[in-house]
Amino acid sequence: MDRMEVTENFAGITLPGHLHTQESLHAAATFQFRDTDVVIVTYPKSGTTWMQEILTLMYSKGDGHLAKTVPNWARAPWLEHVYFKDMLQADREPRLLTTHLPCHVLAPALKKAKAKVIYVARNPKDIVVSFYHFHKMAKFLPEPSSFEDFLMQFLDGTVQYGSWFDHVEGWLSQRRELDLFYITYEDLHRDLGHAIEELAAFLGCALRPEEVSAIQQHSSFPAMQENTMVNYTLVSCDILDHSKGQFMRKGIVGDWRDHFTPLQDALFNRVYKEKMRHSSLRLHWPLA
Ligand SMILES: Nc1ncnc2c1ncn2[C@@H]1O[C@H](COP(=O)(O)OS(=O)(=O)O)[C@@H](OP(=O)(O)O)[C@H]1O
Repeated sequence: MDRMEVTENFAGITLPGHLHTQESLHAAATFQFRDTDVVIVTYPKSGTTWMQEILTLMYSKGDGHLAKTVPNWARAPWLEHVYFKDMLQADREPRLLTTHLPCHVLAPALKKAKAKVIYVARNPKDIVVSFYHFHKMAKFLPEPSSFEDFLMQFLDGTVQYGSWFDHVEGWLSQRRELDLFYITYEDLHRDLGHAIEELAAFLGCALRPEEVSAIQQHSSFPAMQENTMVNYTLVSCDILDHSKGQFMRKGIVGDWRDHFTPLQDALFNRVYKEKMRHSSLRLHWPLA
């Protein structure tokens, strides 16, 4: 089957029409959060699935049963997707929810409750690489012509889901207004055990050392790559063409070094410096 070309324009960004409708997006923007909700917020390819897995395991105290029997999209459904409407009203508490939407869309609804927000950021150079490879396999995204073209679109903010710069800045600008915990993909890589302990403290979820170890083990890249409930191999080939790549692709920090030319790197650094000149973002990655 060819590419699904339909897109939805919403709040200044373009989103894949296969996953979103105006109705589903409006429902997300006006969602009634509960005080007990935990919302994972990411720009695509920042470590969303990893955080879904870690939080699932945290609330099961390291027991892998739920993570190995229920798909991630049912355990932590996306607020804005058309498919998960029924799952969003799940009775369980806390509800784990996921979103890629920008802050200006969700903050008004979030501020009406005391829901906790976990924002996962990643080095945008590695995001471009991961997103580019994902575009090759995801039939609901435009086929990228070349890495160079894709990189330019990313820097311009004309890729689907909008500008990374606006996403990260928008959410971080609301840090004090929301109950927001900021963590990076690189933090998870550097010391997963410590990251789990920090997340557990933020969520008020007491964990014993052996539970932290079990969470670490079940959410390691090799374990998640094997777990069909999280590696997206359950999704049919007309949506994700598994012959073109794997969702759990490499799972490393710094893969951009194998993709960027020196010129592309210099351009990226220039654009980053300009767009982030007023940013309070704590950098956890060497950009150069
Ligand atoms: N456990 C673990 N360890 C290390 N890396 C991991 C892990 N789980 C997912 N990943 C990597 O995260 C990338 C996918 O990001 P997302 O889950 O945010 O994608 S999505 O937005 O939900 O489509 C994608 O990155 P790349 O490998 O660089 O493409 C995944 O491989």
